[in-house]
Formats: sequence, structure tokens, C-alpha cells
Amino acid sequence: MSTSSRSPQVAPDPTPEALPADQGPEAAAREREIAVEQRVVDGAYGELDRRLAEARSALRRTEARGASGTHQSRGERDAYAVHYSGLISTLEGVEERLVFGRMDMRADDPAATEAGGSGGDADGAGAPPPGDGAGATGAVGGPERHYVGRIGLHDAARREVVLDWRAPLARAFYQATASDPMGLVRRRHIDTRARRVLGVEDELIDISALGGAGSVGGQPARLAAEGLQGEGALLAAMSAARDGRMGDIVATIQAEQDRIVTAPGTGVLVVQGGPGTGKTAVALHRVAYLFYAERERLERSGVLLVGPSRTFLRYVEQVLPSLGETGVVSTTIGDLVPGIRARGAESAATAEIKGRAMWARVLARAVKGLQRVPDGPRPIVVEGTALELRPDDVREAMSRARRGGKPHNLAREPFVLWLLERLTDQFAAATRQDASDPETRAWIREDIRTSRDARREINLCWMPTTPQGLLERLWARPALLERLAPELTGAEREALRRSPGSELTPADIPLIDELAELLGPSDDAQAQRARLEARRREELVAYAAEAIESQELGGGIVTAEMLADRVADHGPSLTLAERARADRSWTYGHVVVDEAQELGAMAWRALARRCPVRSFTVVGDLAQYSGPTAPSSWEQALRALGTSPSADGGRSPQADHHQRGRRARGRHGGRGRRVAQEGSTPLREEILTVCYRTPATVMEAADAAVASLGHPPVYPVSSVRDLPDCLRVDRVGPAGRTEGAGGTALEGAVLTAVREEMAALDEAVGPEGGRIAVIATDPEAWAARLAADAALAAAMGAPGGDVLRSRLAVMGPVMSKGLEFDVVVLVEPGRIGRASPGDLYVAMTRPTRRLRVISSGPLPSGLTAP
Ligand SMILES: Nc1ncnc2c1ncn2[C@@H]1O[C@H](COP(=O)(O)OP(=O)(O)OP(=O)(O)O)[C@@H](O)[C@H]1O
Repeated sequence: MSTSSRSPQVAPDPTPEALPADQGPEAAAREREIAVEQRVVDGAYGELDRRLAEARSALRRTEARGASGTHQSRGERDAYAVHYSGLISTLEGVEERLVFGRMDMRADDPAATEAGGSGGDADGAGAPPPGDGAGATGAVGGPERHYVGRIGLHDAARREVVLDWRAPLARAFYQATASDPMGLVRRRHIDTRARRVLGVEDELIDISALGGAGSVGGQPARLAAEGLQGEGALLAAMSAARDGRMGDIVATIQAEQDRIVTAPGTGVLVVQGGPGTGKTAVALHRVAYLFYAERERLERSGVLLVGPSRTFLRYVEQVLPSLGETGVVSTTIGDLVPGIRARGAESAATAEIKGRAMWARVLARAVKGLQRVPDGPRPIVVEGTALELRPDDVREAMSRARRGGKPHNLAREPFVLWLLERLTDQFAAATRQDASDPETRAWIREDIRTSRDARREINLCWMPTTPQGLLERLWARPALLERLAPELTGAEREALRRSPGSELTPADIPLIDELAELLGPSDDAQAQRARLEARRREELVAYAAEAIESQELGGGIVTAEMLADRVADHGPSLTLAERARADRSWTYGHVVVDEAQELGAMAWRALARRCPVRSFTVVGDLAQYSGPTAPSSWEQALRALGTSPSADGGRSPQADHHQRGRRARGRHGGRGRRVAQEGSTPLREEILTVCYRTPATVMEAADAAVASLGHPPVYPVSSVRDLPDCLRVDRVGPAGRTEGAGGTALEGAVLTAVREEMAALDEAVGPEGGRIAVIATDPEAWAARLAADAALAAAMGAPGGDVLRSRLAVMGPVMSKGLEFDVVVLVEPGRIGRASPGDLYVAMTRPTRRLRVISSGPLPSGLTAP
């Protein structure tokens, strides 16, 4: 086995531990500053505790009002209970690092006192800081000061204690630079843990306001760099061991990210960014920002977050609560339709076929195909009387039913009614009865409606069906599919073929959603829902009867039915997110889509229906597309959202823009921006180019590897840092050769690598710290092999089966999408890359510390030894 290891010529990360200890007067100044900030932080937590105590006691009082009273008063009580519970969750969610920054503004800067600046529950004025110390202001000469934190807090006298990070005034904290200070003199990052201030880091922004002084109050400060904000805090965040859950970045949002976070919520905002550029983080902070900026609208309509997998959604689930927001509905495309689970799997190629826009036409044809005019009159015998269903009557009934514009199953009702009337006329004439008498007509109609002949013939003309039933027929009957989808090749149709009763796959779900629109609820579905309701009511009554008996509540005053009514009357106590999640036709105020490059046109159509105002944040990376061929542009990928390609007729506008942008910006260059009014939906594109996760050596290897496979990233990124020995490539002999006790050479190398990386992590961050992922095309087999080693099996044992919680996880490249680990052990990258270059790109760019490649086959260049 040969091992190559490349170390860039860089110093290790300047983690706080690695910095030289302060000595003498500097250390004393530092301690003084920490003490000053500790008093402020104590004040902020005191305020948080006060608000929490108030909310808890309000909730207790509300709940003590009991379940009695009028329907309206119960509704009000439930609404208050939901409100206070939500408030408590919000306040509990912001406990960690409640305050993380301080802004010293120029005393003469109008922005410092601008009305509404502190936002949230603030009254707007930039108030004098509580617990101020003379040493904190020093040479600045009494500037306005604001403490920036997760939520806005005021004291009982309505003085600002903490400025909400989303307030307009707080933009300077994230965006001010020496060349554009935005009224900011100094930016301070305050590092806290469990309510204790551990350190402060200052950046001087506006040196002129200090009269040229290089330090403030004896506290050393560095001049603000034009590139990164809060570099020390940023590098510390990037170097921290991963714990299986994404953290927020609220303390260190960079200027290019902040501009995206706070962009207006209208229209479609596309954020294209290479691996680790903070797209997910930015999207989540943007949700929190939009809730702040448009609270009234979004609290009524809600926000939908779409992620690539349930694992990914668990990975990010802590971020929004830590930003004080809890009301977001998160889902995968596979879980988009309430009550339907996609448990099946299929190849990326088959999923791609199902995602194509043509299905809108094909499915419309399929539904129309359920409405048929018979070739000739169809005989029907009702109570011994011979009638016929005539093609002309069917045609007329159809055109009347379609006129209403209702979906198929709902339009069936007027269709059937009209035909019943015609058959009633025939029956009355044949039996010489008075067709003008309403009573006579009613019983004749009922006889016809319940006759088997009539039911069968009418159903053949207008078949009621469910989305699942119709889709199953489409996949199971090749002749039907060929008739309805001549656009597909024979091989494509064959790929779609599936036997009846097979599990639905995630790519089926947008098709089910489309069919649900076209079909509407079927009688069957309605009847099933009614049956479920009835059963639930029976259970409730039984439960209530038991409760009455066991607690002696009865005495003739409370009946089981009354009690059941109260228990069942839980409508208002559901949160908005719970109601939205359960309702397929819910329309959201904003939709955020992560890993958006994966969605096909049908998924976009389904999402467009959920947000008719087309307020979207779409984040993704075309180079991370899972499959053989990525979409060539975001316009192409998003066409189904109602955005049309621009009329330049040639090269993709993004690529065009990107080319120009890359020429214009430096290594840690800025962003791209294009605003276009396309179709009816304004589309705006931002590009992130700085990678905060992956060390530069690994990132460059990933770029080279996919380029050598013919897919160079159109939007490459530059990493903010590099680490020594962050890329190791272990080449082993042919996979079949045995080595040692029974395993192949490849197995031996993987086992060794995992053990070595565990030991290295033990040393770097402690025995429980950090996360390692083994990424391979056949994860189950590798998990079984690794589990044969007791220590590795223990490291893979996830509490509650949550793969993100285990220190060692084994997964395929697609599952690793959006996640990150301290170390990735990547098995046979050549095989992954040949199947899908985007998957290789994803897998190679997951680590924050080291990529360890194990290969027995040919390697893409970038991974070959130098
Ligand atoms: N401003 C920042 N401060 C601190 N950490 C940051 C910042 N921006 C991004 N990060 C960190 O970088 C890592 C990558 O971020 P994120 O997952 O959002 O990137 P991404 O663009 O969605 O990546 P990918 O497409 O590769 O999944 C995360 O650990 C995130 O916390």
C-alpha cells in the first residue's frame, strides 16, 4: 500500500488555544473588558429569565382556566396557550450565546439612533448600555453602543438591552468595512459559553473616529480587514469539532452572506454556491430574517423548508430555534403530500425521467382518458326496463361537467346527475309515467342510480380514481404508458415499469401531487376519511366514558359525547405549522429549497402550487447534481416555477455573469448579482464563492477530480483556510487480494484508516468529540464490515438509531449531501465519480479537517499522487 499526503505551506488554524497567552498590561486590559462585558451579559440573561418567568406563569394561568366555557372562550384559551408555548420555546431556544457582539457607533451617526433600528420588541432608540464601564468607551469619546444578540430585549423601562441581529441597525455589525464604516467605529465579538464571557475580539472599523488610536481603552484591536469579518471568531467556529448537528452562524455572518440573508422576500432568489459556502446556513438565517421583517404575513401563511433527506432536515433542525424561530414546516419532496409515504427507491436515471416537465401533459392526458364516450348506445336494464346510455347524451354531459372547471372526481357529480336525468326521461317514457312530477322523477332516478348496470356503464364513461391508483396503472401497464407518453423512448418506459403494489418512490410524489390537483378527492377518499372520522369519534366516546367512570365525573351532568366533543375540539390548539403540514392545499408565504439542483420540473410545479405569490429562496450548486448530467443553468432548472430563460440566445446568463465576475474579483472575492424580470416572476441570482468548510487542498483536489471527469465546476470556490496534512490518498492492490486475516486489501486499508482517524480525533478533540464518515457506494456492506470491529461498532452505535449522533457513520454519497464531518474516509472515489461526478464532488467536500481516500482502482486526477 502506498500513501501520499499533501501539506500546504500554511500555518495551522489560529484557534484561541493556539494564540499566545496575553501578558502584562494587555492581559489586564483584556480581563477588564471581559468583566465589563460579563455585567452586560448578566443583564441580558436577567432580562431573558424575567421574560421566561412571565411567559410561563401566563401559560399556567391560561391552562388553569380549564376546558369549560363557550366554544369561543375555549378557542381563545387555546390560542393563548399556543401563543405562550411558542414564546417559551423561542426564549428557551436562544439561551446559548444570547449576546455575541457589540457595536460602538460614531456619536454623530444618525443611523445609531434611527427610529425602529433595534426592531423586534424594541422601541427603537439606541439606549445607553447597561453596566457600562469607562474602560469600554475610552478614546471613542462616548459613542452609541449596541449589544447584538439572537433576539431583541428591553428592560422594564423599555431601554434596549440587546439589539436583534436582524434589526436594520445591526447590518453594520455584519457589513461595515474600513472603506464603508456605516457609522461603526468598532466591532466587538464576545465569546460566551453557558452565560460566561470567555473573551472578546475587537476590530477597528473607523480609525478616524478614534483620532488614530490603535487600541481602545487599553484593549488591543486589529484593523478591520476588507475580506473577512470577525476573523478570529470565524476561524474558531470553522475549526470546532462537529457534533452531528448544524450550528447557527449568527455571530459571524459574512458581508456577502448578510446581503443575501436580508434581501427582499419577493420573487425568486437563487443562491448558487459551491461546497461549504454557507448556502444552507444563509438560507436558514434568511428564514429567521424574513419572519422578523415580514412577521405578520409569514405568521399567518408560514414558511416551507424543503431539504434533500430526512437526515439532512434533522441535521439542520436546531438552527431556526436557536435564532428564535420555531414555526417552519420542513419536508423532503418525498414527504410533501400529507398521508403518503415514499418508501421505495430507484435509480437517479429513473427519478430524472419522472421529474420531467412533460408529465404535466401526460398526466392531464391520463385523466382525460378516464372520460370516455362509448362507440355506440350501451344497454342498461333497470327494474326489467331496457334503457340505453347514448353517446350524444354522454358527450353533452361531459361538456357540461367540464365547463365548471372542477377536477375530475368532483366534476363527475354533475356529469352523473345529467345522465341520470336523461335515463329518468327514458324510463318514464318506457313505463308511461309522468316525467314532470318531481316525486316520480326522484324515485325513478334513485332506482337507476342504484342499479348495477347503470353504475357500471356510467363509471366506464367517467371513472372515479385516486392519484395512487392511476399512477400505479401507468407504471404497471406498458401499453397504457406507451399510448399516453409517446414522448418517451422504449428504454425509458421500461425503466419506469413497476409491478402493482410496489412502494412509491420520492420521484413519484410530485406526480401524485399533480394528479391530486387534476383528480380532486375521490368518493373513495372522502368515504375513507368519513370512516376514519367515525372510528376516531367512537374511540373518543369510549375513552370519555371510561374517564367519566374512573374519575366519577358523570352524575348525569357530563356525558361521554360531551366530553368527546371537547377532546376532539382541538383545532385552534394546533400551531400554524402543524395545520399547514397536514394540508396538501396550504399555501405558504415563502418557500426555501436547499440542494435545489436535485429537483425536477414536476417537483417545482408542486412547490409553485404551494406558493402562488412565488416568494422563493432557492439554494444549491449545479456541480453537486446527483446524476449523469447536471442542468446547464438555473433558468433551465427553474423553468417550471414560472421563470423563463432570458433572451440572450447563447451562453447561460449565469455563466456569462460569472465569467465577468471572476475576472473582477480576487481570491476571497465578492458576490455576483443579477436581477432580471423574467416571465411573471422576478428572478434574482446571487453567487457565493468562499468556502468555509473544506480546507483549500481538499477543495482544489475536488475541483480537479470532477474536471478530469469532464465536469469542471462552473462556479468554483476558494477556501478560507487550509490545514496541514488534510488530504491523504491510500492506494491498495487489487480488491480481490487477501491481506492478513481474511479481508481484502481494500477492507484492511479502510479499517486501518478509520482506526487511525479515530485515534487522531481522540487526540485532537477528546474521545467523544468530532465525527467521521465513511462514504462508499455500498454503505450497508461497509457498515457490516466495520461493525465486526468492536470499537468501531461502538462508535457506530447511534443513540435512537440517529446516524448523525454516532461518532462514526457509514453512508452513500447521496446521503452525505448537505452534511459535514471532521473527517471523511472516501472509498473507491473513481467508481463514485464515473457514476456521477456531482456525487464525487459532494463526497470529497464534506470534511472540515481531513479527506482520507482509499482506492484500489484508477483515480481521477486531483487524487493521484503528486
Ligand atoms: N459566516 C460563517 N461563519 C461561521 N461558519 C460558517 C459561516 N458560513 C458558513 N459556515 C460554516 O461552513 C459550513 C458549511 O456551511 P453550509 O453547510 O451552509 O454550506 P453549503 O454551501 O450549504 O454546503 P454544501 O453545498 O457543501 O452542503 C458549516 O459548518 C457552516 O456553519
